[in-house]
Amino acid sequence: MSLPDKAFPVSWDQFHRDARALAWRLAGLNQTFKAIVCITRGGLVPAAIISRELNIRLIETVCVASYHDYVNQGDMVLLKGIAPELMENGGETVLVIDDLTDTGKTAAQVRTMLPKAHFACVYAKPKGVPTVDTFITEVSQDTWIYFPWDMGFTYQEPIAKGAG
Ligand SMILES: O=P(O)(O)OC[C@H]1O[C@H](OP(=O)(O)OP(=O)(O)O)[C@H](O)[C@@H]1O
Ligand code: HPA
Ligand SMILES: [Mg+2]
Repeated sequence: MSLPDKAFPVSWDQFHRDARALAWRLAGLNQTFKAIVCITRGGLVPAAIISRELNIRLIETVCVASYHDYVNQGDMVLLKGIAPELMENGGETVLVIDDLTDTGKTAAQVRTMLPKAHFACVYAKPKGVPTVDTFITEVSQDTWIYFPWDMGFTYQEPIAKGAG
Protein backbone atom coordinates (compact mmCIF):
# COMPACT_ATOMS: atom_id res chain seq x y z
CA MET A 1 0.00 0.00 0.00
CA SER A 2 1.21 3.53 -0.75
CA LEU A 3 0.49 6.63 1.29
CA PRO A 4 -3.18 7.72 1.12
CA ASP A 5 -3.91 10.65 -1.22
CA LYS A 6 -4.98 13.20 1.32
CA ALA A 7 -2.93 14.65 4.14
CA PHE A 8 -4.27 15.82 7.50
CA PRO A 9 -1.36 17.45 9.33
CA VAL A 10 -1.91 18.08 13.02
CA SER A 11 0.11 20.63 15.01
CA TRP A 12 0.90 20.24 18.72
CA ASP A 13 -1.56 23.02 19.47
CA GLN A 14 -4.35 21.38 17.49
CA PHE A 15 -3.62 18.00 19.04
CA HIS A 16 -3.76 19.50 22.53
CA ARG A 17 -7.11 21.17 21.75
CA ASP A 18 -8.56 17.99 20.23
CA ALA A 19 -7.35 15.82 23.13
CA ARG A 20 -8.87 18.32 25.55
CA ALA A 21 -12.13 18.20 23.58
CA LEU A 22 -12.02 14.42 24.03
CA ALA A 23 -11.55 14.93 27.78
CA TRP A 24 -14.63 17.21 27.88
CA ARG A 25 -16.65 14.60 25.98
CA LEU A 26 -15.55 11.86 28.39
CA ALA A 27 -16.27 14.05 31.42
CA GLY A 28 -19.81 14.45 30.10
CA LEU A 29 -20.39 10.70 30.34
CA ASN A 30 -20.45 10.99 34.14
CA GLN A 31 -18.71 7.65 34.35
CA THR A 32 -16.02 7.01 36.96
CA PHE A 33 -12.89 5.59 35.41
CA LYS A 34 -10.42 4.06 37.83
CA ALA A 35 -7.61 3.71 35.31
CA ILE A 36 -6.45 4.58 31.83
CA VAL A 37 -4.97 1.92 29.61
CA CYS A 38 -3.07 3.65 26.86
CA ILE A 39 -2.22 1.91 23.62
CA THR A 40 1.43 2.65 22.92
CA ARG A 41 2.98 4.45 21.46
CA GLY A 42 0.47 6.87 19.91
CA GLY A 43 -1.90 6.69 22.90
CA LEU A 44 0.76 7.99 25.31
CA VAL A 45 0.32 11.63 24.29
CA PRO A 46 -3.50 11.91 24.55
CA ALA A 47 -3.40 9.73 27.70
CA ALA A 48 -1.15 12.31 29.40
CA ILE A 49 -3.56 15.12 28.53
CA ILE A 50 -6.69 13.19 29.49
CA SER A 51 -5.24 11.89 32.76
CA ARG A 52 -4.49 15.49 33.71
CA GLU A 53 -7.96 16.77 32.77
CA LEU A 54 -9.94 13.93 34.38
CA ASN A 55 -7.57 13.47 37.32
CA ILE A 56 -6.99 9.80 36.59
CA ARG A 57 -3.63 8.87 38.05
CA LEU A 58 -3.53 5.13 37.48
CA ILE A 59 -2.07 4.67 34.01
CA GLU A 60 -1.33 1.32 32.39
CA THR A 61 0.04 0.56 28.94
CA VAL A 62 -0.76 -2.10 26.42
CA CYS A 63 2.11 -2.28 23.98
CA VAL A 64 1.21 -3.38 20.46
CA ALA A 65 2.89 -2.83 17.10
CA SER A 66 1.41 -3.44 13.68
CA TYR A 67 2.55 -0.68 11.29
CA HIS A 68 6.07 -1.97 10.90
CA ASP A 69 7.06 0.21 7.94
CA TYR A 70 5.20 3.50 8.26
CA VAL A 71 2.01 2.98 6.16
CA ASN A 72 1.83 -0.80 5.79
CA GLN A 73 0.06 -2.76 8.48
CA GLY A 74 1.35 -6.25 9.30
CA ASP A 75 0.58 -8.78 11.98
CA MET A 76 -0.24 -7.37 15.37
CA VAL A 77 2.52 -8.07 17.89
CA LEU A 78 1.69 -7.83 21.60
CA LEU A 79 4.85 -6.62 23.32
CA LYS A 80 3.31 -6.11 26.77
CA GLY A 81 -0.12 -7.03 28.11
CA ILE A 82 -2.36 -5.42 30.75
CA ALA A 83 -2.08 -5.95 34.52
CA PRO A 84 -4.56 -8.73 35.47
CA GLU A 85 -6.31 -6.62 38.13
CA LEU A 86 -7.38 -4.10 35.46
CA MET A 87 -8.84 -6.87 33.30
CA GLU A 88 -11.16 -8.03 36.10
CA ASN A 89 -14.88 -7.74 35.18
CA GLY A 90 -13.93 -7.11 31.56
CA GLY A 91 -12.28 -3.82 32.51
CA GLU A 92 -15.60 -2.09 33.15
CA THR A 93 -13.99 0.84 34.98
CA VAL A 94 -11.15 1.24 32.49
CA LEU A 95 -10.74 3.97 29.89
CA VAL A 96 -8.69 2.89 26.87
CA ILE A 97 -6.98 5.71 24.98
CA ASP A 98 -5.33 5.81 21.57
CA ASP A 99 -4.45 8.61 19.16
CA LEU A 100 -6.54 7.18 16.31
CA THR A 101 -8.43 4.22 14.95
CA ASP A 102 -7.83 3.53 11.26
CA THR A 103 -8.81 0.00 10.14
CA GLY A 104 -9.95 -0.71 13.70
CA LYS A 105 -7.65 -3.72 14.07
CA THR A 106 -5.72 -2.33 17.02
CA ALA A 107 -8.84 -1.35 18.97
CA ALA A 108 -10.52 -4.67 18.17
CA GLN A 109 -7.47 -6.57 19.41
CA VAL A 110 -7.33 -4.63 22.69
CA ARG A 111 -11.10 -5.02 23.11
CA THR A 112 -10.63 -8.78 23.34
CA MET A 113 -8.62 -8.08 26.52
CA LEU A 114 -11.02 -5.44 27.93
CA PRO A 115 -14.49 -6.16 26.49
CA LYS A 116 -16.32 -3.83 28.91
CA ALA A 117 -13.88 -0.91 28.85
CA HIS A 118 -14.68 2.46 27.27
CA PHE A 119 -12.58 2.98 24.12
CA ALA A 120 -11.71 6.55 23.16
CA CYS A 121 -9.43 8.11 20.59
CA VAL A 122 -8.90 11.57 19.19
CA TYR A 123 -9.25 10.78 15.47
CA ALA A 124 -11.12 8.07 13.59
CA LYS A 125 -11.43 6.81 10.04
CA PRO A 126 -14.72 5.21 8.92
CA LYS A 127 -13.55 1.58 9.17
CA GLY A 128 -12.41 2.18 12.73
CA VAL A 129 -15.47 4.08 13.95
CA PRO A 130 -17.43 0.96 15.05
CA THR A 131 -14.48 -0.19 17.18
CA VAL A 132 -14.46 2.83 19.52
CA ASP A 133 -17.03 4.38 21.86
CA THR A 134 -15.92 8.02 21.70
CA PHE A 135 -13.80 10.06 19.29
CA ILE A 136 -13.54 13.72 18.29
CA THR A 137 -12.74 14.13 14.59
CA GLU A 138 -13.42 11.79 11.68
CA VAL A 139 -11.31 11.91 8.52
CA SER A 140 -11.85 9.89 5.34
CA GLN A 141 -10.24 6.48 4.90
CA ASP A 142 -7.99 7.82 2.13
CA THR A 143 -6.45 10.42 4.46
CA TRP A 144 -3.16 10.03 6.33
CA ILE A 145 -2.98 11.82 9.65
CA TYR A 146 0.44 13.38 10.30
CA PHE A 147 1.02 13.68 14.03
CA PRO A 148 3.28 16.44 15.39
CA TRP A 149 5.69 13.96 16.99
CA ASP A 150 6.40 12.46 13.55
CA MET A 151 6.95 15.80 11.80
CA GLY A 152 9.62 18.40 11.15
CA PHE A 153 9.58 21.69 9.25
CA THR A 154 10.01 21.24 5.49
CA TYR A 155 9.49 23.39 2.39
CA GLN A 156 5.95 23.14 0.95
CA GLU A 157 5.36 23.39 -2.83
CA PRO A 158 2.79 26.10 -3.74
CA ILE A 159 -0.62 24.61 -4.48
CA ALA A 160 -0.45 26.03 -8.04
CA LYS A 161 2.61 23.84 -8.66
CA GLY A 162 0.57 20.73 -7.95
CA ALA A 163 1.11 20.23 -4.22
CA GLY A 164 -1.32 17.65 -2.81
O1 LIG B 1 -6.89 1.01 13.48
P1 LIG B 1 -5.59 0.49 13.02
O2 LIG B 1 -5.52 0.28 11.52
O3 LIG B 1 -5.12 -0.73 13.76
O4 LIG B 1 -4.50 1.63 13.25
C1 LIG B 1 -4.48 2.47 14.37
C2 LIG B 1 -3.20 2.27 15.15
O5 LIG B 1 -2.07 2.53 14.31
C3 LIG B 1 -1.19 3.43 14.97
O6 LIG B 1 -0.32 2.73 15.82
P2 LIG B 1 0.96 1.93 15.29
O7 LIG B 1 0.62 0.46 15.27
O8 LIG B 1 1.44 2.53 14.02
O9 LIG B 1 2.03 2.12 16.39
P3 LIG B 1 2.51 3.40 17.21
O10 LIG B 1 1.33 3.87 18.03
O11 LIG B 1 3.61 2.85 18.04
O12 LIG B 1 2.96 4.44 16.22
C4 LIG B 1 -2.11 4.28 15.82
O13 LIG B 1 -1.39 4.83 16.91
C5 LIG B 1 -3.14 3.27 16.29
O14 LIG B 1 -2.73 2.62 17.47
O1 HPA C 1 -3.34 8.00 9.42
C1 HPA C 1 -2.45 7.57 10.20
N1 HPA C 1 -1.47 8.41 10.67
C2 HPA C 1 -0.50 7.99 11.51
N2 HPA C 1 -0.40 6.73 11.95
C3 HPA C 1 -1.33 5.86 11.52
N3 HPA C 1 -1.46 4.55 11.81
C4 HPA C 1 -2.53 4.11 11.13
N4 HPA C 1 -3.11 5.10 10.41
C5 HPA C 1 -2.37 6.22 10.64
MG1 LIG D 1 -0.65 3.14 17.97
